[in-house]
Amino acid sequence: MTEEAREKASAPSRPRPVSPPLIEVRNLKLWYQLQQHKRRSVKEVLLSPRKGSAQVHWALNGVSFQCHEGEALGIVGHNGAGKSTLCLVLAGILTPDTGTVQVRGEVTPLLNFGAGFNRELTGRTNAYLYASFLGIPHRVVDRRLDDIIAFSELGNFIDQPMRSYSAGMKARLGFSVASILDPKIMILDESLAPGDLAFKAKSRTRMMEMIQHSQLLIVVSHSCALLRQICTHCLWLDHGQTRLFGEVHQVLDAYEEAMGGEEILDLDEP
Ligand SMILES: Nc1ncnc2c1ncn2[C@@H]1O[C@H](COP(=O)(O)OP(=O)(O)OP(=O)(O)O)[C@@H](O)[C@H]1O
Repeated sequence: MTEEAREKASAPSRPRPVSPPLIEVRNLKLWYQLQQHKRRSVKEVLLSPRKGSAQVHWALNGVSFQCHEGEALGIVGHNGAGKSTLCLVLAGILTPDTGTVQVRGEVTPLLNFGAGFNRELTGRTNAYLYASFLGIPHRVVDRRLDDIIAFSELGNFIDQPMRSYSAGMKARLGFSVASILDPKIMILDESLAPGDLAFKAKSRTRMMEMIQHSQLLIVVSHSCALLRQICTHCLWLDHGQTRLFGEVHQVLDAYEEAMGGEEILDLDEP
């Protein structure tokens, strides 16, 4: 995404583009089933012999928004507001219970670097495995493997089984594989710039390059400063519902005011 495109997309007075949105979400709802572990009385067991009753928790409860090419959408909200769940729906990993989600283009979710690594295999073999999980063809990894290894700074560890890796080393390999992607619609969690301070800075720079080249970025973050820097629009989720959606500065001004200028944790989760 070019600077010009971002400026164009964020100009509040301009009408939004007439081309169909790349992402269109209408009245999205999704619930999880929670197990109740409440001790039941003999009478309750006799009246209802099922082992445990399930309680429904609406993680998303009526979310609607649209994103067009050239935009970057930030998603904010308290812990448990539904941000990750929404990303999983947009990535096609979770299916909504009601509502519609239309995505025009391939989505690359960078949500959990290195998910699915096999501890017994070497870093090199895991690089291929993780690449195939991200949809990167084997031949592309063949061509870029030296870059991946160099970026990861793993050196000779690349041929050691992953059980000998620290969490930071695993995350570095995961990010290095993902960094060769050239995604059209990219969903990422900014907290996933992994590793020590030096590697974090390097991966943050690489993420910025990927953002520049993508057509649409969706980013979940607790950092309003970062979102103001890279996003054109923002969606504020509150207990699974859209609290506010619109131009990034308008939404974040309201969000920060409501938070009293601080990020909060919602300790009232089920
Ligand atoms: N697998 C699950 N089973 C049951 N409830 C879940 C499950 N995953 C998430 N939830 C619940 O759904 C709600 C939304 O969770 P989600 O992870 O999407 O929130 P979030 O905004 O991403 O939070 P955070 O900022 O802490 O990452 C929370 O109340 C959470 O407890």
